[in-house]
Amino acid sequence: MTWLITGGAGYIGAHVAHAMSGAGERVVALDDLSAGIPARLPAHVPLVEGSALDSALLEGVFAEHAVTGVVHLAAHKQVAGSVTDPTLYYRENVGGLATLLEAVAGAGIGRFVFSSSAAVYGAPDVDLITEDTPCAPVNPYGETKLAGEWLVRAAGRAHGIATACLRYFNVAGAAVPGLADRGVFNVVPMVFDRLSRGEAPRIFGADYPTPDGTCVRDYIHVADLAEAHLAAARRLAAPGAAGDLTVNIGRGEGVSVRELVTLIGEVAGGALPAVVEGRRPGDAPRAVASAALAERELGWTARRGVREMVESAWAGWRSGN
Ligand SMILES: O=c1ccn([C@@H]2O[C@H](COP(=O)(O)OP(=O)(O)O[C@H]3O[C@H](CO)[C@@H](O)[C@H](O)[C@H]3O)[C@@H](O)[C@H]2O)c(=O)[nH]1
Repeated sequence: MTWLITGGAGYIGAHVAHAMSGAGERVVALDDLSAGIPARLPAHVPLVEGSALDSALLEGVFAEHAVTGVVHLAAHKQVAGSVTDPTLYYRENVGGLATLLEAVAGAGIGRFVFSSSAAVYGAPDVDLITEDTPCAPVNPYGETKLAGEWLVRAAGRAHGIATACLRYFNVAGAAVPGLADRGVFNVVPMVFDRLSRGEAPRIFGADYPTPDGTCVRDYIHVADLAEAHLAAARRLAAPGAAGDLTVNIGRGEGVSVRELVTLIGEVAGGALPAVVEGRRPGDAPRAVASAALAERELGWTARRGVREMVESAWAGWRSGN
């Protein structure tokens, strides 16, 4: 197998490239470098600079590198951005995916791993979210991931492509500081950012129906997430693999915002007490995965805990700021 990783120079994509190539898989990265950083990639992994929406480029890359499988991560991923610019999200996350799948089918590539999200579920009122929990996204970002899954499965059936859709929960941490997330869009870097400027971390709402009143999430270390991609790729590459697989990628353990902020304070040292602000529109009170299907189907389970995520993210933050 040779795997093309779209978005391969991004935060998650580069971790996937390291995990897969480190395990002996042949990988090629494609990235338009809008957010990707070439230095994140292992030296021996070729980087093609360009868009996953460019059919001519894709055809050339598939032929030149004899690509036999695709791991598709290139996408827009900001919930707020999807609300203000939904047509961009639909055009690139769904329309771009259609272009990519056409090229994949045209080249006779038979394996496809799709980066999906817990955002497909919206805000279900359940203790653990299983893959059978109804999907009801509450923002255009989640809609594009759900439509993307439909498209991936339909194209897989039509063209005989074995597919896996991985529904990531809340991703954090870094395998090594140089691979850290450089964006300030999620709670861990947002709290680091406040602390670095001498400001108190903010908690968006402490009146939710949860044990301490703050939102509960399922945080997953990006290195564990990368290993889940390797497991999915290997499962699809196994002889006789067919059909589609849709799995949650989480730890199955809820952590509240208050618990997380307290832990960040311990790790970062000298943290100011958090200030409670109003609820952020669209936040679900609780989103925790059932991790059972991933263990059963992929033989994969997360190994790293929340403290390791925060410590590694903090090391990454300090190396880049
Ligand atoms: O300064 C902050 C930042 C965030 N939060 C809260 O922290 C929790 C987590 O927020 P965030 O890191 O923004 O993640 P989510 O809103 O849960 O969404 C993330 O996780 C989803 C999957 O679960 C993905 O689909 C999204 O793309 C990704 O942004 C939420 O309750 C926020 O209200 C705070 O209280 N203070």
